[in-house]
Amino acid sequence: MSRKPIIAGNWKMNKTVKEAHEFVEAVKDKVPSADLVDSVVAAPFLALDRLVADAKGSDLKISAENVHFENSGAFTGEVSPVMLEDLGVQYAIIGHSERRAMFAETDETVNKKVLASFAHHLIPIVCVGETLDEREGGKWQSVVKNQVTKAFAGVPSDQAADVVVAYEPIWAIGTGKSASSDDANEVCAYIRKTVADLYDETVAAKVRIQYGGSVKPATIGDLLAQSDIDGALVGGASLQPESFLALLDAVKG
Ligand SMILES: O=C(CO)COP(=O)(O)O
Repeated sequence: MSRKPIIAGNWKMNKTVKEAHEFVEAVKDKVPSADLVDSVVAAPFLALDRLVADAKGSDLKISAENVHFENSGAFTGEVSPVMLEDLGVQYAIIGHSERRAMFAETDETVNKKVLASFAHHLIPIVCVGETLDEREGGKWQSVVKNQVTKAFAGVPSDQAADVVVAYEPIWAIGTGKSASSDDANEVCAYIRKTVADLYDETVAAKVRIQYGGSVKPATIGDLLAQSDIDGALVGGASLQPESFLALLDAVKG
């Protein structure tokens, strides 16, 4: 089964609304056809309204970098899935390792956010990945399996097939130290097997799995050539229009 690649830029806490707008204006008519690849930028909440309007009619899709699991209420500083759906946002990154490490995100809140996203027509991009200690201690399988299993809890199989999983080994994020294509593929294949065990081979064959961690235009080709890597979640190299477009060019081959 062939899966459509998905390349997503994760801008993290970068760009003013003006800078974000200028980026989208610069790339929106240059991204490849959405028949070929899903091209996504995940931007800070403040820019989302503007970017959805900017990208309208183009093949570029807009993602949030986080979402709360409740629809409304006394959650100071949070943004709900209802609000994102209302803007026309299409994706939400959930459980990024920076949120797990710095903002008390847990496997339980990740799961709630996945369920809440589907309830509001947002496609979740669920981040998983091990620390350097866990990798060196030979624990990556159990860590990743646990994160995936908990993230998918209660997700029906038709929705499970639409989940995007991003494998981001924590030691490779922003460090310039990318996992080798073979190592990344081994983990992505293991994630797919975990999904097959939770559901079945059909769902597992549909789930798209990205690699993230120091992906650059020069390295993305080797990653995408692997059997179980269906795209990339990219931080630093997604911040400049030329570099973002060069990442997408790799899909065209
Ligand atoms: O965390 C990442 C994407 O979500 C990866 O960031 P870098 O590409 O900057 O290593």
